[in-house]
Amino acid sequence: MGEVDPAFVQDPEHRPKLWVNEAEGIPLINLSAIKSEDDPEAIEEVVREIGSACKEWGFFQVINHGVPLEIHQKVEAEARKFFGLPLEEKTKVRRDEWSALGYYDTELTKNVRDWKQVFDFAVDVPTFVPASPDPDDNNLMQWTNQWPQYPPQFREACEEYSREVEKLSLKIMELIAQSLGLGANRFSGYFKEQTSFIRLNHYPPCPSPQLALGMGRHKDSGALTVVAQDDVGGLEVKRKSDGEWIRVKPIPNAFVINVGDNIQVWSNDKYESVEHRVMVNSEKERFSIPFFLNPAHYTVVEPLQELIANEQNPPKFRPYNWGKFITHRKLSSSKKLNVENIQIYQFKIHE
Ligand SMILES: O=C(O)CCC(=O)C(=O)O
Ligand SMILES: [Fe+2]
Repeated sequence: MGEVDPAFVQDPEHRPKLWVNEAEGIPLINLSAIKSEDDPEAIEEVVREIGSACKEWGFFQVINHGVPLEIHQKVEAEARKFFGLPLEEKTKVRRDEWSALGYYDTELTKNVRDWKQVFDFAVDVPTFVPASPDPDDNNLMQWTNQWPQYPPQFREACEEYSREVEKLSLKIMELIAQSLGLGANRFSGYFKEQTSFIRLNHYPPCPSPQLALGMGRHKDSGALTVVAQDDVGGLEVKRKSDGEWIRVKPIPNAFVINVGDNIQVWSNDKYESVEHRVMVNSEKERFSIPFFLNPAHYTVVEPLQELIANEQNPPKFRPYNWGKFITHRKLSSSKKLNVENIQIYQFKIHE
């Protein structure tokens, strides 16, 4: 067994088990009913399934989702080419102090380095975010995409994929709204000037998969995440019922969907954002592509009025500003901090 740099080594209680049961139970939802829109009963059934998946798991997979397979295959092929380039080529589009997006291979999750390389790009151009996490600083800055010259089709494949998955993610938000008893478009306004971004993840083979993780345990901080994973496997979810780490089985042409922190707050804890992590292995590289659906930077995230209107369900969170939250997070994923990074429980109202 090889060795890895101590920066990648997880504390013993967070190291993965190399042999785990593959999940039986993470719901698999067939979305074919939403295409035709002429069968209200079938749509209602999908809404019910999504509601119970969000409540019981915070995770589910979808098939017959309407994203053309070729578009997904093309972006994956371009990602493989990009990560296969020499480091000096990739670092031409490296994320740095001025640009939060691009290529990056030194990300930290909870202060431990992840065994991965990423390429991030914003879905909307321009995307505005606060210039700093300081609540008194009203300056904004723009996230700019840094496109590499090679491979030549990379940008086009990324942009095409982004448009398709954006549609799917907004559709799923509609179904989630309905599952909460709200109008389908209840959340739509938050995403008009979205801060959504897409990440291409490359997890190279790792000599010590029992010590390191491709990505350490975390919750996604935005609204919703739509992940395409290849057939290697490694994504693990902390099961709500017993806290066990459960593997998310790769299913061809399916997307893995998970609830982010924003939905947890909007739904006043009805749908929780669940911890997950990524295992690596010593033989195979793995690719995944999460789409992080995030609201506009000025969104004040708080429990929805309609859901807290009665005395049995008082608000469980204080309002917070999304843009400040995300700029705070971005800083902590590149620097080692002595304090824990920002989390939604810091806005929790204790009864
Ligand atoms: O690689 C994966 O399957 C998921 C990655 C992930 O959880 C993330 O990037 O937030
Ligand atoms: Fe994640």
